[in-house]
Amino acid sequence: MDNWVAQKKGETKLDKFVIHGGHRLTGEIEVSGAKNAAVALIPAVLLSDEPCVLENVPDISDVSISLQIMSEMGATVEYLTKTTVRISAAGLTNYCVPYESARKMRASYYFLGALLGRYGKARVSMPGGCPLGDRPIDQHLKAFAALGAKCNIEHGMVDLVADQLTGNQIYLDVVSVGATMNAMLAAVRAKGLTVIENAAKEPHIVDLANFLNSMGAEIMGAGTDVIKIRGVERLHGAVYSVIPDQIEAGTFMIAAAATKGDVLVTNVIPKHLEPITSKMRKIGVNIEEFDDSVRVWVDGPLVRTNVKTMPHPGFPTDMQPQITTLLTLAEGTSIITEGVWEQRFRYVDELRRMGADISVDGKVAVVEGTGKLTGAPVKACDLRAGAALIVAGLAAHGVTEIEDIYHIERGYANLDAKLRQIGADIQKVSDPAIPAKLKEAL
Ligand SMILES: CC(=O)N[C@H]1[C@@H](OP(=O)(O)OP(=O)(O)OC[C@H]2O[C@@H](n3ccc(=O)[nH]c3=O)[C@H](O)[C@@H]2O)O[C@H](CO)[C@@H](O)[C@@H]1O
Ligand SMILES: C=C(OP(=O)(O)O)C(=O)O
Repeated sequence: MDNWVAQKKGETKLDKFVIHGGHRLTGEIEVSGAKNAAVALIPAVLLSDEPCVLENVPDISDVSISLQIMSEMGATVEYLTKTTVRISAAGLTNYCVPYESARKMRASYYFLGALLGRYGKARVSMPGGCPLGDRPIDQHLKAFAALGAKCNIEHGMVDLVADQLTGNQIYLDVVSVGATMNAMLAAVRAKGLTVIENAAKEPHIVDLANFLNSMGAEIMGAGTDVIKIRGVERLHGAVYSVIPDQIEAGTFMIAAAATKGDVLVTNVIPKHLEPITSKMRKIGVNIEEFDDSVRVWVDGPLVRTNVKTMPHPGFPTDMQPQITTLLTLAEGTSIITEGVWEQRFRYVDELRRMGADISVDGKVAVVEGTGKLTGAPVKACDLRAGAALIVAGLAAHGVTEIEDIYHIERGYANLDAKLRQIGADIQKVSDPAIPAKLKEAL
């Protein structure tokens, strides 16, 4: 068995969530910092040899892995509070991220752009991440090549080298979050002007640009599809707070609606939630927006709607499994079209075990709302699949046991404790079927 799986088995893979469903969620729940921003901001610190302090950093395994990679490269990492971390990349000794680290998460690809920007070279293993179908990195490599880097992939390692990075026009053939952010990381210290066209517009793109600008970079247009970057010679340290997690917030909103509850979701940027909010309102969910919180409640029937996932500002693919789950509880037939990933309906088999009536044909799912789910033993096959099963378990009659929760812990901080605060009956338990000795051996 490979080390990573063994390590995860020792830590969490054998743990599961046990949910006694059917409790109406009420009260306040706080959202943590955004995974998809934090995992880019951490490698971005490499671009300066002065320390940076990141606040509102979520306590999730993707962040621990990113910080572990930073330490392995010679950076010093120190937690000042539970969510504030000081990172200094002054004493960097290494420009290589090996297979064992990179394969644990998708966002390890950001070390390519950051190391290339810092050293003019990088050696990083091909990334891991959620199994959602084909996940190529050709657009990342196209961007690095446009800036003057030579790229070679051998034995699963991506090698980049450039004598001098020089600004250039980069047209992305597909709208890619990762390629947009990687192009920004590599271009901030390149000579001259870089223009990224057909750029992604997600809130985490803007967050990375804001962080880099606070370090002295000159990035304009983040959040639109044309980003301009004027290269600077050096970046300095900064203190910066990660934006709230739009997907964690959306998951809590769906959980509130699925249990016909009344929940105030705090520490959010309501503007970032608009694609989710507007779809949920169509389903019959009441949502009131405040400056940095949203109240979500249901006082009538949930009704069918169609959903198509798209890059921002479209409906986010990372919310697709959760909203599909909500629609199993609504009246009528809904059609869900996945517009980003080839295979993001693998969780449907597990929902069917809970009584959902969903048929899938390629990238389209047809949901017949049955209005009811029943608890069952199920397995999380990826992060948001796991989130969907949590929502289903909270709404279902009876007991749901969710295995493989290490996927969920990649992206949700203290999920069980947070949900208990709003009345959920959810416990994280070690699987008693696995004797302790065997667990140690794994
Ligand atoms: C760590 C992180 O931020 N992960 C998010 C990021 O993933 P990630 O950055 O991997 O997703 P991308 O936006 O790059 O992918 C979007 C689409 O572009 C394609 N593509 C991408 C890159 C490339 O070089 N070539 C190519 O063809 C992909 O196969 C996919 O169909 O954005 C996704 C889309 O919002 C989210 O689901 C992930 O949660
Ligand atoms: C797909 C996701 O993550 P990653 O790209 O890190 O695998 C996600 O956050 O839903």
